[in-house]
Amino acid sequence: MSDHVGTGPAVLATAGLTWRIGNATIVDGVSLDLRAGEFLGVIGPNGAGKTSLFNLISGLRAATAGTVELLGHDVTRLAPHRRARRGLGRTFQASSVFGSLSVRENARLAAQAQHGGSLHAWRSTKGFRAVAERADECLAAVGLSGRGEAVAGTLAHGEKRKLEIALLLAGSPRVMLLDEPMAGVAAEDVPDLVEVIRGLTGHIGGAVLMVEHHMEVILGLADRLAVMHHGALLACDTPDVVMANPVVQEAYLGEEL
Ligand SMILES: Nc1ncnc2c1ncn2[C@@H]1O[C@H](COP(=O)(O)OP(=O)(O)OP(=O)(O)O)[C@@H](O)[C@H]1O
Repeated sequence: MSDHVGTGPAVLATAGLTWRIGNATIVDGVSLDLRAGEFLGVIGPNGAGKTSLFNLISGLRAATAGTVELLGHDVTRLAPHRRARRGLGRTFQASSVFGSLSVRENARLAAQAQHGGSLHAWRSTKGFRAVAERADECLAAVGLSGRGEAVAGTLAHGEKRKLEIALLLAGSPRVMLLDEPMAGVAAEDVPDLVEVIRGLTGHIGGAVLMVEHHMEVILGLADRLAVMHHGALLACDTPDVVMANPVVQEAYLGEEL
């Protein structure tokens, strides 16, 4: 865990977060607390409730019980777009990139959306320049500065993921939720993407939560690991402590670990 982690107020806190459908409890009383600079890996077997937890945090699903606090404000009843405006950024497994537009055009649209979402920003030279600069900054943050002219639909998975992250950065999030960013990415492109993701907590001055099945990747990135099992939080601690926990091993990690 890096030195600055664990100090300051929570940027994201969930308390007793629960989602029930009929008789099934999909997310079961999850309480988490994240500070600026912290990277939380969320792991657990298929169907453990990881994506559902992200849905509750981002507001895509309404919690049956419990609360979500973002930067000290209770956002439990807010719609997803209002949480986004308050600093929550989330990538989806389905890409949000416009495939027929260039990388730079995609970034400019995302930056423009932060200027009220209309074409207003483009009408003044100053507004246009601010949008263009913001777009370039976001592309630089993910190492895509040299790829601005590329048609987004032609990017390899690894670059597409970087672009998705750049588009999120345009919204100046303080908390980012990444759902399986390595899915579909070619093995040789994984290290590069990992380095981009590693830089995110510092870049946003906030916290990153990442669901990932690729254990080597998550162990290399996470300050803490949250292990979900049957919707509940089985453990949440440093990777070393979690990996040594016999309850976790029995429930999820298997004997080979
Ligand atoms: N809308 C829904 N209605 C009913 N059951 C649902 C719904 N959404 C998810 N579930 C169930 O909730 C459980 C948790 O699903 P979720 O997708 O959150 O798990 P996960 O840990 O993200 O799994 P994976 O690793 O496979 O992505 C699963 O059993 C799933 O079938």
